[in-house]
Amino acid sequence: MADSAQAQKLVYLVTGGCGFLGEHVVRMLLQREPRLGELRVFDRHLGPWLEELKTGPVRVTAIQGDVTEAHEVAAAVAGAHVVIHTAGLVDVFGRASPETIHEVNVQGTRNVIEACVQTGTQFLVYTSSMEVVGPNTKGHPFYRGNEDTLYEAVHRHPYPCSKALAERLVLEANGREVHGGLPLVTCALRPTGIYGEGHQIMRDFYRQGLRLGGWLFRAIPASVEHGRVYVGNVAWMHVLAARELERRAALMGGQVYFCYDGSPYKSYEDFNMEFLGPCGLQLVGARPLLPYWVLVFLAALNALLQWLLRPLVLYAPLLNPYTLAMANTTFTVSTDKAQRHFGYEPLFSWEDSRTRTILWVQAAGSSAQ
Ligand SMILES: NC(=O)c1ccc[n+]([C@@H]2O[C@H](COP(=O)([O-])OP(=O)(O)OC[C@H]3O[C@@H](n4cnc5c(N)ncnc54)[C@H](O)[C@@H]3O)[C@@H](O)[C@H]2O)c1
Ligand SMILES: CC(C)CCC[C@@H](C)[C@H]1CC[C@H]2[C@@H]3[C@H](O)C=C4C[C@@H](O)CC[C@]4(C)[C@H]3CC[C@]12C
Repeated sequence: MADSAQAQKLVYLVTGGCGFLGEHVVRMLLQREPRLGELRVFDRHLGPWLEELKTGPVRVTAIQGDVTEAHEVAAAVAGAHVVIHTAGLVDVFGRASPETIHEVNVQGTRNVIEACVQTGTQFLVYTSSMEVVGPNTKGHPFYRGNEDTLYEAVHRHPYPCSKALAERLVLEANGREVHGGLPLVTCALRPTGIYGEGHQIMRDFYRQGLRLGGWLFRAIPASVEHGRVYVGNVAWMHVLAARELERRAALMGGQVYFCYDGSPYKSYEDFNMEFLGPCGLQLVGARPLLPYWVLVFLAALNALLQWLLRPLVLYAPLLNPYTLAMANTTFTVSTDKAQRHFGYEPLFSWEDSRTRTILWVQAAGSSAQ
């Protein structure tokens, strides 16, 4: 990726390229990265939609593989100029064991870093998460904070623990010498709650509302702000960060960036209603219908049932003590660090993001997508 070789075509690898965010990153690279020569899409489960991309001008290589298998990762990374590592096990519902979450998110990330070092790949963008910071176990609010805001990050849940460890590995790897003698340049992007086309939890809330005759019932006070960011803007931020890592290595290397855009600050439920409302659902209650202690009790009951039933069946409802704490703790970001460091501006306005999401919810809610 030398300056003298501006016209050089680059090989990109996207791990987790068939996931919710990964698919948007893949499509964004194809649309917006002029130097793209080959795009490798690495995932445990390859999506059928990849086939249609193979007919375009850029070579698209689908690689079925597992990030926990070091040799599979090394084979995929070999010869790539840039790696966008977005593969991860996103589980805050107790579907997977803590060991599996650690294996995929931490060991998987270690394998990606080691593959870069061994094969001489110099640029690595990691998809981290807001949860690396919080909300913490004490329920402290993080109100429109930025990357430098002091906050007591205390993790107990396996998912945020794994993301925090993996992010640290990525940042500490910045500057390591890769095969060929050049330094590895890394950065981590921290999305808040991502929404948009492909967001399965949004679709599940929509279907639940339809089952309840068009009603959803407020559980969380409207005053609790929950950070959200549109998937197209998160994808764009990844593409830009990957592109600029070489030119601005000294500034960006080893840095973290929250993902942000013009999405409004609202509670988790009020934000969802921005899309579910136009799809015909109504949120009942200006205040939570149940006292908070009842929710705490129900969440604890769900956790107990999950534990008791585990030998027989997987019981993993949306409500548990961790998800309740997440939804009930203010956590929003306000920053311009990505703009200052690598010229990021959201590609999609709030109006665009909203319209695109509504259209997707309408289509997905009524089909078996
Ligand atoms: N969804 C959000 O709100 C959100 C917010 C912040 C950060 N993130 C992070 O963004 C990334 C993508 O999340 P997402 O919401 O698109 O999740 P997702 O589950 O839709 O996508 C993850 C992808 O990784 C793949 N994957 C999982 N385990 C793998 C393995 N062992 N080997 C290879 N591929 C594997 C999955 O098959 C899937 O395609 C994750 O790293 C997640 O931690 C997501
Ligand atoms: C009405 C509530 C009690 C219902 C519970 C909502 C719960 C399922 C929601 C609330 C907050 C959501 C998380 C949040 O948007 C941010 C992330 C970060 C990311 O790294 C993974 C996804 C996750 C955890 C969202 C999952 C769903 C949550 C917990």
